Amino acid sequence: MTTETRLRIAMQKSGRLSDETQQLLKRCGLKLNVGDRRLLAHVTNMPIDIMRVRSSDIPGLVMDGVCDLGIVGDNTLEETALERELLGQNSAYTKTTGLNFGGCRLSLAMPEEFNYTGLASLDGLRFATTYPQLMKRFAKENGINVDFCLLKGSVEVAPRVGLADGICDLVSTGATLEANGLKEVEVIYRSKASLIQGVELAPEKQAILDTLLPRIQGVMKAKESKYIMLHAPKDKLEEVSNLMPGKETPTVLPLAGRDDLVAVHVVATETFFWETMEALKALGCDSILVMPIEKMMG
Ligand SMILES: Nc1ncnc2c1ncn2[C@@H]1O[C@H](COP(=O)(O)OP(=O)(O)OP(=O)(O)O)[C@@H](O)[C@H]1O
Ligand SMILES: O=P(O)(O)OC[C@H]1O[C@H](OP(=O)(O)OP(=O)(O)O)[C@H](O)[C@@H]1O
Ligand SMILES: [Mg+2]
Repeated sequence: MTTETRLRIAMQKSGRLSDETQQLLKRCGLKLNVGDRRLLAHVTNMPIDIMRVRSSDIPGLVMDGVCDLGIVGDNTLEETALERELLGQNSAYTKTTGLNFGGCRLSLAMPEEFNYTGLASLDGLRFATTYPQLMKRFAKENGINVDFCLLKGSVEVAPRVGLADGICDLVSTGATLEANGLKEVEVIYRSKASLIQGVELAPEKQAILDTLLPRIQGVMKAKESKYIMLHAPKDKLEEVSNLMPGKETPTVLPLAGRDDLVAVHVVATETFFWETMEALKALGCDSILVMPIEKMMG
């Protein structure tokens, strides 16, 4: 009996990355049911299994070859790689592709009343963090001496209870810092989610990835693009084209029964602002539609 080769992908079970990861896989055409307590979900229409774990376990599972691929934040990835290097464990991986979600930054933050005059004013202080390796690397590169204490969550509470002078934690909107009387003083690392793999995949597994990767890239491209349709005065076509975001050439189509108007269609790869729509309207354009794109290839 031959056993089928299946690609095993690790994703976060629940948290900041799980919804978008699940959506991405779904949009790539993977049929899976992860809405239950099943931690190893079978994809029914492709030779892929999804392993649902804590995000902090994902880099290690990929580096140890337990999973072939993983979707994880760059912050967790680099922190784990540095830690494993220090412990003499295998820390090799390849970043297959960056993904367009999970954007956040790792920052140093101090109580609002702290007199911050530059990095030197942090010398000798103690920071609470979930990311000691990234923090140590930053301190070393910038010639400051800092101490740290490890907290896996609720890091922002540390200064108020006397556990640390400041914190080094993830920030996106800044609301958590503000709610806890802290101010961001230095960004030390910018992060996004990434798809990672062990250094080399067996040829059968590489073949499955070769099908999956263009789909992932297609989903990302579609998410960032919009399909724009409008009616434009024929004599304003050049000005209208110049206002269109992105580098695609517009498709110009005749409109039944109208000699003065044409339909213009374009895929916009940049944000289409209200201001652009207003400028198009001012040129005499009408019926301006901006629509999401579900899939893209080529
Ligand atoms: N506020 C945020 N905004 C955007 N992305 C974030 C934010 N906080 C975390 N992230 C990203 O999402 C990842 C997962 O964060 P989340 O808080 O869900 O899990 P965790 O508690 O760090 O880890 P685990 O899954 O191991 O319990 C982080 O590593 C980071 O890349
Ligand atoms: O800048 P903001 O938008 O306020 O986001 C920042 C917060 O988000 C993350 O925590 P999370 O809410 O994921 O809680 P956790 O500690 O349980 O992971 C991070 O550790 C910050 O506390
Ligand atoms: Mg978190």
